[in-house]
Amino acid sequence: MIPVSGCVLTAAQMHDAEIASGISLQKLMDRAGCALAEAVWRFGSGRPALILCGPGNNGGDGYIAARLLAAWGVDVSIAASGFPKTELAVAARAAWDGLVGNLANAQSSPVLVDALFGTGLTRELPAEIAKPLHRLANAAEIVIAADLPSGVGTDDGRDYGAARADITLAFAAAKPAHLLQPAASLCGKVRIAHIGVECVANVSVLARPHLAQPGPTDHKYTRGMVIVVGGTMPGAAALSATAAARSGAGYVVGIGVTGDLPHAIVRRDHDELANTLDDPRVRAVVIGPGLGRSDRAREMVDLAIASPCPLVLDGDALAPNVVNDRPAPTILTPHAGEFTRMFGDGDGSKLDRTRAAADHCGATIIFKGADTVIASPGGRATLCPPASAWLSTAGTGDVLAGIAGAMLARGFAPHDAACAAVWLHSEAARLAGSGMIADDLLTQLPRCL
Ligand SMILES: NC(=O)C1=CN([C@@H]2O[C@H](COP(=O)(O)OP(=O)(O)OC[C@H]3O[C@@H](n4cnc5c(N)ncnc54)[C@H](OP(=O)(O)O)[C@@H]3O)[C@@H](O)[C@H]2O)[C@@H](O)CC1
Ligand SMILES: Nc1ncnc2c1ncn2[C@@H]1O[C@H](COP(=O)(O)OP(=O)(O)O)[C@@H](O)[C@H]1O
Ligand SMILES: [K+]
Repeated sequence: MIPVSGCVLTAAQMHDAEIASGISLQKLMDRAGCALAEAVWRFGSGRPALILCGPGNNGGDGYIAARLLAAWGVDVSIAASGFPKTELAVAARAAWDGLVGNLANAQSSPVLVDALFGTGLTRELPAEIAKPLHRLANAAEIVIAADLPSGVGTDDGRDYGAARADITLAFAAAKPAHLLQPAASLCGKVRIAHIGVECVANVSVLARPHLAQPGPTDHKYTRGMVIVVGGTMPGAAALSATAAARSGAGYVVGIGVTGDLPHAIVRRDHDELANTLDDPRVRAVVIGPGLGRSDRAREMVDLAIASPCPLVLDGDALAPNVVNDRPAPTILTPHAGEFTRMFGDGDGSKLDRTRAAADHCGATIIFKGADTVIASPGGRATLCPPASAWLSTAGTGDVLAGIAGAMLARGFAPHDAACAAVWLHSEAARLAGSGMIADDLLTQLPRCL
């Protein structure tokens, strides 16, 4: 059982991977059931457990876990929503020699195991299932979900009436619902149980980046020169510029960035932008935080886009069709409002929409929020485990843009730069703790390196 990591598979991809594994479904269910029993043993600490079993293989996992837990001496009972419908679940139920209660009138227990539905959920939970599920979950001390909390859309993270779990044990791989809201916040802590199925996908969970320390041959230019362009709200660009410096850039130039800045950041005027962009040592430009939307601001964005420099576009620089297959590395960092303004409402999940947008504009996109999605042209995407919700405060996005600039400047390819930036931002927020403000991220960033 490991923290959420690795590939992210849709329900259909998971099904294909199970088949491709060459391992019998019976064996896979035995492994899943065993992993579930171990989780209940570990997190339930031997307290009495009630296992809710649904009609499919998710229910099958529940019957197998119950049999093992009973053999290990746990006081375990089962309540089912009906008779199993799959061959494997029928066999798993037949191997359980205890009683099977009715979900509707099941008695609550300190440990509730939710094995009603997993990747096979196709629609809203009916009231006759949702009502007892919520009643029993509210009465339990701990809720452990098998694979997914029953009632979340596996691929889009929609809530179809799920009860919140404390622990979700995902089998074989994470699914989008473990990372996309609102489902992600219904999962509690997500753990992966590897059951021998090899999973390959171009969507993965954000991982800790490899950030090399400066070496003996490094100097300020090899570590990366970043330009941050300021505008009407000086604080925003100051946050970006300081974040770039604090996340390892060797040289940061603030163009038109006024206000409180570390002395290490070099200040230049707006009319020096064009000259500075011609400097071949420039490794990244960050433009948008606090820029404003004047004609002058638009001209500066156009200059930055036309330059050959790697670029982070944020805030006011984000507009529909602002970049189209720009040849140099480009990262866009929209929040939900900016994303919709740029790409429309679109169809599908946040993951689908971000991937479509990345293909459309030919740039890496960090679609921010409580379930940040990073996507690049060609389909590569990264889903980010929930970061501290204290990030929901003004200026934290400006900090992220600055970090992304520093990551491009250290030579990372755009997708890797975006991932490293989101990881550092999230880690800095974790260290900053409760009540943090954007400025606090700046002090924590060096610790995250
Ligand atoms: N990953 C792995 O390698 C392994 C995965 N395994 C496990 O298999 C699980 C997937 O199993 P699964 O495909 O049988 O689907 P599952 O979620 O049990 O439910 C399907 C049933 O629910 C029904 N139904 C659907 N929605 C409903 C609703 N709203 N309200 C009411 N009913 C609804 C649906 O009926 P239908 O839509 O056909 O009417 C069907 O009867 C997976 O999550 C994991 O736990 C392991 O066992 C082996 C290795
Ligand atoms: N509830 C939340 N949980 C986790 N992260 C969040 C949450 N709300 C916002 N964030 C993060 O905080 C940052 C906010 O960025 P943004 O909305 O651009 O703010 P600003 O423009 O004020 O800097 C983003 O990185 C976003 O992912
Ligand atoms: K479940």
